[in-house]
Amino acid sequence: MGIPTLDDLAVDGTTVGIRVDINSPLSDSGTLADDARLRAHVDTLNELLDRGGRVAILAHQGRPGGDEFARLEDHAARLSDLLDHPVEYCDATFSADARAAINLLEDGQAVLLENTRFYSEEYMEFPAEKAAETFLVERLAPELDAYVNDAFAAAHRSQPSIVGFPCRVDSYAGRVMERELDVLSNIEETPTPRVYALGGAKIADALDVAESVLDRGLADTILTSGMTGNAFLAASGVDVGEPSESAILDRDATAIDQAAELLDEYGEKIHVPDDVAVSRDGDREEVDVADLPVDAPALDVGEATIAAYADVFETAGTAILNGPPGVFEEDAFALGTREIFGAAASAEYSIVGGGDTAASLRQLGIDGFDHVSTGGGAALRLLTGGTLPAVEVLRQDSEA
Ligand SMILES: Nc1ncnc2c1ncn2[C@@H]1O[C@H](COP(=O)(O)OP(=O)(O)OP(=O)(O)O)[C@@H](O)[C@H]1O
Ligand SMILES: O=C(O)[C@H](O)COP(=O)(O)O
Repeated sequence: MGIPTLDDLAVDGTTVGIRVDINSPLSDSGTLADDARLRAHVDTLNELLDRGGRVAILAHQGRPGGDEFARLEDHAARLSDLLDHPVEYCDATFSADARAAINLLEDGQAVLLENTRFYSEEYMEFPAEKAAETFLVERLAPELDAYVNDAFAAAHRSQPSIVGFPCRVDSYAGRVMERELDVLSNIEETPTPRVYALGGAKIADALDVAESVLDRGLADTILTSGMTGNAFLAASGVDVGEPSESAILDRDATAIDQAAELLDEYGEKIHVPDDVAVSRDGDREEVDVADLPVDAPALDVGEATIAAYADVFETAGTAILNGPPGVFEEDAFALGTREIFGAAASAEYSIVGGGDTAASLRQLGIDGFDHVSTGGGAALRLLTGGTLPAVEVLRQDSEA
C-alpha cells in the first residue's frame, strides 16, 4: 500500500492520537441511533490499547448548525461498552484541559476528546502544511508520539484533524483505513465479470461512477435502478411520467442528458429497468415499461427487473453496489433492494459503498458481503478513480 500501518508502529508506552469517523445518525433525543461506525473502529482501538498505547481519540459529529451537531459524551460511553478497555470522555478538544487529560493517560487507557468541529478551523479545508498550523494541530501535536488516521469515511476532507498531523508527527493508517484502501483502490484486481449495481437518489454521483468505471474498462455490466434507473429509462426514450421525471430533474437538471450520452457510448453494457413499482397512495403498483407513463412516482424496480438483475449476479465475479434500488425505508418499496442486494451477496466477491446503501443492508438484514465500506463520499472518490487527501498526506509523510 506504500503507507505505514500499525505493523510499523512501536505502540507500547507511547501516546497515540487517533482520528476516527464515528459520525452517526442521532435519535430525536440526541442519543446514538446507529453504532455501526463505532463498531468499525473497535479492532484498531483494541489493538492500540492491548499493545500498551495511551490513546487520545479525535472525531467529529455532524456539521455546525446541523441537527446532528453534538457532543461526544454518548459516543464515549458506547465505545467503552464496545471496547475491552474503558474510554474516558473529555469535553475539550485541545485546550489545557484536553492536554491534561492526555497527560493523565496510562498505558492501555483512552480518552475521547470533544467534537473537533466545535472549533471553526476544523470545518475548513486547508492544504496539509496550512492545516498543520491550525490551533488544534499546533496544540495537540506536541503531546503525541504518533498519529493514526483510521477515519476512512472522512478521508476526502482536507480538514486539520485529517491532514494536519502527518506534517508534525510520525503517522500511520489504522486498520479500517488499511482495509478500505486495500479493497477500494484495487478494484481492477477483483474477479470478472464485474457488475456494478447503481441506484439511489444521488443520480449525479451514480453517473460519475458509471462514466469512470466504463471509461477505465472496469465495468462489464451496469445494472441501473432507483432514481438513477428512472433517469436511464428517461434517457433511453421512455416517458416515465411527470412525477418521476420532475423528481429526477429536481435532483439534477442535466442527469437525463448525461445518462443518454453514456447509453450512446456504452449502451450494450448498461441495463435499464423492464418494469417499475409506482406508489398509489402509498401502495405498490407494478407497471411494465411499455405501459408508462403513469401519473405516480416510480419508487422501486418491478419484479421482472428484479429477476433479470438477479440472473446477472449468478455469473458475476465481482458485485459492486452503490445506491439502493428503491425507497427501502418504506416496506412497499423495499422489495427491489432486498432481492437485488440479496442476489448480489452470492457473487464470488462483493463490495458495498455508500452510507445509505450500507444502512439499507442493516435495516433489511442482508449480509454475506466481502466488504461493506464505512465511507460515502470517500468510497465514491475511490470508485471514480480519485485520490483522498488523508491518504496522500500519509504517503508523503512516509516518503519524506
Ligand atoms: N426510485 C426512487 N425514488 C426516490 N428515492 C429513491 C428511489 N430509489 C432509492 N431512493 C432513495 O435513495 C436514497 C439513498 O440514495 P443515495 O444515492 O443517497 O445512496 P448512497 O450512495 O448509499 O448514499 P451516501 O453514500 O450519500 O450516504 C434512499 O434514501 C432511498 O429511499
Ligand atoms: O458521514 C460522512 O460522510 C463523514 O463523516 C464526513 O462527514 P461530512 O460530509 O460532514 O464531512
